[in-house]
Amino acid sequence: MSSIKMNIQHVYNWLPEEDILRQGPTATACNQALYDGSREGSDFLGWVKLPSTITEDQFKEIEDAAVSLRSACKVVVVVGIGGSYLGARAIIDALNNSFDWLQTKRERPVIVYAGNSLSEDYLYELIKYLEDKDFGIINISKSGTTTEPAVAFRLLKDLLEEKVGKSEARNRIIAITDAEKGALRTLATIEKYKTFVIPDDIGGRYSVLTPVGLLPIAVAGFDIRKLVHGAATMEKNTGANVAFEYNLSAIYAVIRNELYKKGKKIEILVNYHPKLHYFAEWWKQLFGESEGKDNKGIFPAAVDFTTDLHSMGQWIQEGERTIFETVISIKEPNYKVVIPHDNQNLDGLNYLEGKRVDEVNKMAELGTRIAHVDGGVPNILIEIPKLDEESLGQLIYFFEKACGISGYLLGVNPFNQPGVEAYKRNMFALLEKPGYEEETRAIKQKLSDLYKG
Ligand SMILES: O=P(O)(O)OC[C@H]1O[C@H](O)[C@H](O)[C@@H](O)[C@@H]1O
Repeated sequence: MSSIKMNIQHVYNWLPEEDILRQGPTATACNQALYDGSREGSDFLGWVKLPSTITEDQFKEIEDAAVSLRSACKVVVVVGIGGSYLGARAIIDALNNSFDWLQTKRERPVIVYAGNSLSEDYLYELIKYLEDKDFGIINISKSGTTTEPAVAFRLLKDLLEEKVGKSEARNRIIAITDAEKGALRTLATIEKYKTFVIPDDIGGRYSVLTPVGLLPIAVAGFDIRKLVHGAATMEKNTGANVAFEYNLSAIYAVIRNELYKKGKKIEILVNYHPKLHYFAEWWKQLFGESEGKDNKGIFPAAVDFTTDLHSMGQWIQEGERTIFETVISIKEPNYKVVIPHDNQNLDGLNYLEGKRVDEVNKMAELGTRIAHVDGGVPNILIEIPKLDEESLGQLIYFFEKACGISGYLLGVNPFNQPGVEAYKRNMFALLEKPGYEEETRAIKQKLSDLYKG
């Protein structure tokens, strides 16, 4: 099986190789801390050895649940937000047909998502769409108390029970949550839903290889064993015992931290296949929540090329020089499309006749890389052999491990997200949630001071 590759030659103008190598021992110590739990966040290291420790029974239980949901449903709604949805969506979108929801002869349900916003129109339109569909729900929340998925689930549960009755609804709802805590656990126990547990020691953004990601991915019809196998390969290749020069995650972690120290405050994750859009969304949460704290951290951004070359390309080429790019390149597309001859050649494209579209895409990729490097943007290239389960599994673990090491190199706890609570507190205070009386009084005072006069 081929492995992902990383080309870092286009960072050397900013960061000489010896500067990278000098950080090797520090990065290896950070990696070691992920195994011995000697640094902050040691309660959340369950993801480190997860790929190599998933058992046959665990695979089987997920696959069986997927088969039964698939057989009962034409549509499955994945309810969740942040780490409880982005991993599944990243992999399903990357592997699915780009027009999946338009396919009529289907063997697999359409997957749709809910609980990832508070948009009333979205929920209205979803409910209308589902009214005449055989649908089921995978409800995912680690804490079991997050507002967005809870609101969506309440509505969808009502709809499903109204359509098929309480007893059949029970067969079509699966809950993935904490083993004991939270409102979703209580609800699942009372309603007797099939459940899967999110381990205590795995945070949401590191949970894609638990049932959180694996169940929706299996329901969508993809091979979770290959996905986990890819991740396990990367687990082995990035172990604390692997020398720094060969440890891609450690090298990537060092490069981004050293570039950050040199004023490169924004990292742009680039893809040349729009199917990877949600992979970038997953990556943004992984790095954004892990590193953005203590007034520090690279801002993780993402673009889809060549699409965004026609919108953001100008900024990247000539805007403030505080950015670097990490490109995910797919070596071999899954299908072949050749550019045809045209007798009139009015579009002037006959010079491309007989070439695959991917050859044009690859030249756009190479041309852009050279232009951006010339324009002062360091470039890291990550190449995956194909867009398949194995490669995506490698990529997931590559970034997870890099993120853990990178957070420790930066000197933050990469496994908490205390800042996310600030908006929730204000929202609860404004909504006058019981228990928030003091906060309600304070925020009302603040608002009246702000808008006085
Ligand atoms: O799975 P849940 O507990 O519902 O959390 C879902 C998401 O929301 C939170 O506010 C956190 O910022 C995320 O890290 C988390 O992934």
